[in-house]
Parts: sequence; structure tokens; C-alpha cells
Amino acid sequence: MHNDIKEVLISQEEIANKCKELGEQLTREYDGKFPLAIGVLKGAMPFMSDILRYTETYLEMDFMDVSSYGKEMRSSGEVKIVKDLDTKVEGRDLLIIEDIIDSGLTLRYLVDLFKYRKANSVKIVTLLDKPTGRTADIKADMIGFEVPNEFVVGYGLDYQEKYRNLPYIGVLKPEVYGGE
Ligand SMILES: O=P(O)(O)OC[C@H]1O[C@H](OP(=O)(O)OP(=O)(O)O)[C@H](O)[C@@H]1O
Ligand SMILES: Nc1nc2[nH]cnc2c(=O)[nH]1
Repeated sequence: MHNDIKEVLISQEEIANKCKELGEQLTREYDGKFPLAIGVLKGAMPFMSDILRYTETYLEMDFMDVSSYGKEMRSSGEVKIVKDLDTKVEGRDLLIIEDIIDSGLTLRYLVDLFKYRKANSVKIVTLLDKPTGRTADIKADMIGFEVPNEFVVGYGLDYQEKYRNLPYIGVLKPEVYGGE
């Protein structure tokens, strides 16, 4: 698996330090509130697990499974709900937890949906931000790292469902996805 990686962009240690920092920031942000933390499956799973163990306030967790990439490296442009929330969001303070904002289409769709469902507030924390990919108008409230305009894998992020269990963020060798 590690043999398929051309370059490590963000190390396991850098990710761990950042998760602690962001979790502590969330503690301050949501102290005395009872937010609903929403993990966007599947990619956000490791990040959600790591930041929330440093968030020392009462909170509730739920998950939404949305998909727009399928097996491709480009967004289909259509965000599909694979699994909806089990929790009502009306009047709640929501924290959306994402692994990456690229085109922004996934988060634009989710924020609009939660506003339509009358959430009290909607904030976004993302591990990675790829601003050069953006086509939709959306910004995160908290960002771990900015990444260049490359398809990244690891720590939740997949290519054809592989590499989500890598402990770091990296870039694949071109031959892995049929490039030169
Ligand atoms: O800003 P965007 O261009 O919309 O891209 C971001 C989304 O793409 C990935 O999800 P994907 O649809 O690949 O599903 P997955 O998390 O199950 O891999 C990622 O986890 C984000 O949710
Ligand atoms: N694995 C992966 N999924 C994405 N979804 C949106 N951008 C990316 C990316 O760079 N890598």
C-alpha cells in the first residue's frame, strides 16, 4: 500500500497535532452548548474520531453518508444522499466535520439542506482545504491544512475505496491511476 505513494504531504504527527489543536478550539467554541457533530461519511471518519476526543464539552454525534465522486477523481457534480441523519436539526447548532473541501459542492449542498431544515447555526471544520478546486461558494470555519491542486489520499480519503487507512495524507504515483 505505501509503495503506491509518490509523496507524503502531511505526516501522521502533523495530523495528530492539528487534531488536538482543532479539538481544543471546538471546546472553546461550543462550551455550554450542546452541538450536533455531523460526520460526512465515509472520508471524515478518522478525522472526526480524532478531533472529538479532544473536544471536552457535551455534544451529540450523527452521520450523513453523501457521495459525488464514486470511483472517479472528479466530482460528478451531483451530490447523492446515501444515508440521511437520524437526528432532527431544527433549532440545533450543527458542526459539519469533513475530510476535504475541493469543489465545495458537497458542503454547499449540506449547508443549504440544513438551513432549509431550520438549523440554528451551521459551522464547518475540515481537515483539508483545496481552494484551487472550488466551483461552489463555500468556506470552512476551521481548516486543518491547505493542499495543492492534486488528488490526495489517506486518513479517510480514498481512491477507488482504497488508501483510507493510511495514517498520513499523500499523493499517488501516476501509474496507480493509469497516468504516466
Ligand atoms: O468539495 P467536493 O468536491 O464536493 O469534495 C469533497 C467531498 O469528496 C469526498 O467525498 P466522496 O464523494 O468521494 O465520498 P467518500 O467520502 O465516501 O469517499 C470527500 O469526503 C468530501 O465529502
Ligand atoms: N480522495 C480524494 N477525494 C476527494 N474528494 C474531493 N477531492 C478529493 C481528493 O483530492 N482526494
